[in-house]
Amino acid sequence: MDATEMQAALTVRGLAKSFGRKVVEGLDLTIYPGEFYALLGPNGAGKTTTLRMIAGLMRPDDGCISVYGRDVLADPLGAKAIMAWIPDEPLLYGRLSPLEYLAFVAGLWGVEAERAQTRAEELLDTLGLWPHRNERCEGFSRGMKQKTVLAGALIHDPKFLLLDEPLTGLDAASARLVKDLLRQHVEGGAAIILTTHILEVAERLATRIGILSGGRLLADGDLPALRDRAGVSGSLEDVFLHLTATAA
Ligand SMILES: Nc1ncnc2c1ncn2[C@@H]1O[C@H](COP(=O)(O)OP(=O)(O)OP(=O)(O)O)[C@@H](O)[C@H]1O
Repeated sequence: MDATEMQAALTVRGLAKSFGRKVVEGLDLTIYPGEFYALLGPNGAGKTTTLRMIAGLMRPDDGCISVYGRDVLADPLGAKAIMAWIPDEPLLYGRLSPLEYLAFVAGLWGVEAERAQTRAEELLDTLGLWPHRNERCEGFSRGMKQKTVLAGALIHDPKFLLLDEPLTGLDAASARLVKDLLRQHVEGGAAIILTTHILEVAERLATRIGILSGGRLLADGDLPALRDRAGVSGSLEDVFLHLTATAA
């Protein structure tokens, strides 16, 4: 089955949002299961606003969004049940330990207790948090908190994951663990959309890249397609800077 016959993980059509001025405009986006999509753009391009609308946390002015065929606006609970969202400044319950936090989150998602326990142990081990499993999160470093939140987002094996700047503030070893975990999740058939300013992350991890500027998608494709679109050879950084400077 080729990608066009497969049910899309995400379909966005004509998405628009204004805060006095247009922040997202006429955005169309389709992401398929097994795709790792990096949404790039300069500061203020509209990336977080786009992700928040897809996650059902902000109402668009116009357009439609569906996740595996579930309409985010008409059936927000149905859509939210199969996705997970990690904001750029995630909140944790500081008085809980990672094991308690994961049990709590798994309960919210209705994951069966034994399955949740096994999955929590796997995730904490993979992310290097196992030695800290019974410590309160309030004493954790920013990176440890981020990894705990990521484990929480993966506890119910969401088919669609939205991540806003997931690698900011992680040291090299932690970033590697997180990248490997995300890659495995995609290889298992899920879809991921992430925003990042670390272009090397997009270049190495993403199967497809979108470049947003002024709320509009300037280009969308793999790196060779983006190079063609920009008429520039070289790194993703060269292509990104060329496209965004031209748009500005
Ligand atoms: N709730 C809000 N009220 C008013 N303006 C907002 C609101 N949320 C976002 N904006 C504005 O919308 C524009 C896009 O913001 P957004 O956070 O989506 O950009 P971004 O691409 O994620 O930027 P960055 O890379 O800096 O995180 C900005 O000009 C921002 O000030």
